[in-house]
Amino acid sequence: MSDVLDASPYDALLLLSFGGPEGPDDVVPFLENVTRGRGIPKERLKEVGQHYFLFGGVSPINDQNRALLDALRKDFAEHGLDLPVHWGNRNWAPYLTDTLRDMVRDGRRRILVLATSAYASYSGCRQYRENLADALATLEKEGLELPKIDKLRHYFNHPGFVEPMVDGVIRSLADLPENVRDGAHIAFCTHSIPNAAADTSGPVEAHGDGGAYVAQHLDVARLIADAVRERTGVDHPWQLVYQSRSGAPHIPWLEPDICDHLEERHAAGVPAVVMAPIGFVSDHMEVLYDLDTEATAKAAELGLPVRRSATVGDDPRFAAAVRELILERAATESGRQITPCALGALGASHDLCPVGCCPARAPRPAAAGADSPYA
Ligand SMILES: CC1=C(CCC(=O)O)c2cc3nc(cc4[nH]c(cc5[nH]c(cc1n2)c(C)c5CCC(=O)O)c(CCC(=O)O)c4C)C(CCC(=O)O)=C3C
Ligand SMILES: [Fe+2]
Repeated sequence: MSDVLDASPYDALLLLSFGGPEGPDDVVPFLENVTRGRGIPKERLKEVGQHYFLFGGVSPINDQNRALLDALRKDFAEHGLDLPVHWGNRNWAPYLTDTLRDMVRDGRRRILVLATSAYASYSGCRQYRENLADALATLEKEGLELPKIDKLRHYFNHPGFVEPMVDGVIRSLADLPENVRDGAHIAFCTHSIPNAAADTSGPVEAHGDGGAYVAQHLDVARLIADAVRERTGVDHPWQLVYQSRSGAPHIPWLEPDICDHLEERHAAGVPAVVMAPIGFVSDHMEVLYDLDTEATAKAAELGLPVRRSATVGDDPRFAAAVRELILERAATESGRQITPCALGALGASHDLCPVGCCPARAPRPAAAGADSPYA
């Protein structure tokens, strides 16, 4: 038996995620939820709807979050961490507002949030904080006593997030035919976002081209490439590339796109590619469609052998990392000195998003940050 772990002042963990449709009838209302007020062209929406219909109208993301909840509860129980774990989504049931209402009625007063997004960006950070503010505003109108909510720091460079992906890339390399394996190129993939959103991602003073979003992904890519070289003895060339672009064509988004990149690398004589989706926490639709379906078809057309490596999903090392992040934050909130755990060149991310971090196009209230209107 290990010692009993103490997460106080926190009395609950809230897993906050994107949500996804669970059947054909859910697809259109889900897409309406995702794109409300976001200016996505109608054509793009029709196309994305087809991606979901190709898989029976079911996104795997909800089951992946259920598996992560199980992994977290198992890890906490094994380590004597007595902290209830709840789950709410931005775009589909269980909706964040409903979960938060249940939590408050169950007496939760100090809630720590784990978002299923490891990096800084409007979509992956501030938008979730806006969702929390919206949910709190609804509960306030209902006359409920509001809990205090904090959000765990970005965990892109935590070993429990990076190491499972190193294993995944090594497995994918091993799965390639031997005659192309050592020459294989690694394409580290993440969600494209508008250049303007990337440039302003992260704290204001850290802004440079690509902002914290690109810098954090480059740090993870370098960590994985270095670990792969150490373990295989082969120095694989790599590049950070993008996928899942939406928005109007005249607005610049991060490039190159994975499909263009495969074409370009093939033309340059690269014999094989491993696509490593480091931007995502689980193998949800952006991975299943954009990489496993579309990019894999492009590679087949080129005659280029490709493999797609695993995301962390419910890896026990990731669950353990979440426990460590909770205990770190609990210590900090209790006024104890701790050294936060992080790999790479950037160091541990801030606990509290500073004012103006990852700004929205139109400013809205956001909870769990220095500019939160809530306590
Ligand atoms: C950075 C980022 C992440 C990674 C971080 C994180 O995980 O949070 C992410 C994840 C996800 N994105 C997802 C789905 C969608 N994203 C869309 C649209 C957009 N994503 C954006 C960014 C991101 N998205 C952006 C800038 C837009 C444009 C509209 C806007 O400015 O808001 C659209 C609309 C159609 C389209 O245009 O593609 C859909 C359906 C799903 C669920 C998958 C499933 O169902 O399995 C997940 C996990
Ligand atoms: Fe997205």
